[in-house]
Amino acid sequence: MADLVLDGVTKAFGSARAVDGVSLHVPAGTFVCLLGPSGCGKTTLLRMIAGLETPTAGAVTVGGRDLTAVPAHARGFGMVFQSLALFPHLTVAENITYPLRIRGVDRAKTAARVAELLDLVRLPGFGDRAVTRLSGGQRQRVAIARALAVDPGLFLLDEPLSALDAKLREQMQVELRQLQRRLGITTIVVTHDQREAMTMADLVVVMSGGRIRQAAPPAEVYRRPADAFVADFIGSSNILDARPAPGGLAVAGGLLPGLALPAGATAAKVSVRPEDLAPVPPGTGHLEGVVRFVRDLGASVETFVEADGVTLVAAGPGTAPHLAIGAPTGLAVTLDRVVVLP
Ligand SMILES: Nc1ncnc2c1ncn2[C@@H]1O[C@H](COP(=O)(O)OP(=O)(O)OP(=O)(O)O)[C@@H](O)[C@H]1O
Repeated sequence: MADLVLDGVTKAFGSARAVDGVSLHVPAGTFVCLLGPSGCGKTTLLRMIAGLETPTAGAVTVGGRDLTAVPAHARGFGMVFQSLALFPHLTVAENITYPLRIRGVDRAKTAARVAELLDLVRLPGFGDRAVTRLSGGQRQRVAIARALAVDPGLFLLDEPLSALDAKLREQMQVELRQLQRRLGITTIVVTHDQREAMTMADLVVVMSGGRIRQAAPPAEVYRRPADAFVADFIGSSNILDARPAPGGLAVAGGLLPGLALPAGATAAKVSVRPEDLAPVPPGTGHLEGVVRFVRDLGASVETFVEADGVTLVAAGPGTAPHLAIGAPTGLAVTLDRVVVLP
């Protein structure tokens, strides 16, 4: 297996650039999630990796071999689409063996491979079932088995789980990740769901406007977002205007002591995660405000605090007794988790 390298990959449709100069190095065996809002270019980028779309500029290289001009069917990649594209008139086994049959693999080998693939996706004994008689999750697994049938060099999936209900979807995220770990296959999944990306990926690639905003492991995009877009898109965040003040940075509600702007900057924004803000008695925290709303979500309690006209969200387990609506409150900030955004 080999590294995937994207070098300045661009796709223009007329004058609009769906993908704009994307460069990325994906080490072999990595699970990548392309993440971003609708229209950011993720599907177009995946299709260029697959060979279903020709780049306007740039190159797609796998293992040092430039595949930019190689058609999709000759790349040897496995693909799963949102629609799954299973053949409804065929059985599970016939669907899975389809790519093997068009490659001329003989029947005995094919039968052995089907059994292996059905075990892999946890559908043993389902070979003779009509695909129309499967649940959504089972159909998903058949599409995955079919894509893996040819031992693909890359495993590419476009919103593969979006048709599933929330619970099944979370279960399939874990399954897909475990399957990928076992096979060690380089995998690229398009999703617009940040939780899904955080669950599965080694490398989260956050895109907007056809460009990569940040490509990093999940914990890093969460803890050290590259910019306000990423901070806001991954999880939720309080993005505050900050200016230098004696001893730290002045923000709505008070002072963040010990923090400073990047060299040369006169103002910046800071990102503070809700879980890094804790309501404390007035006068005992870093910031001061007034409680506007409290919601108990079961696993956590969110407190909306207005400070200097800005609403800050604090989240944590339990609720403090002083948190009546309209009451003044302090907010303690976990300072070493605050990110000063460029
Ligand atoms: N064949 C095409 N012709 C013209 N414009 C296109 C074509 N395919 C995509 N686009 C445009 O390119 C941009 C990126 O589309 P793309 O489908 O890659 O986004 P996406 O991030 O996958 O969005 P979504 O999550 O909604 O699928 C969009 O503005 C889209 O309208």
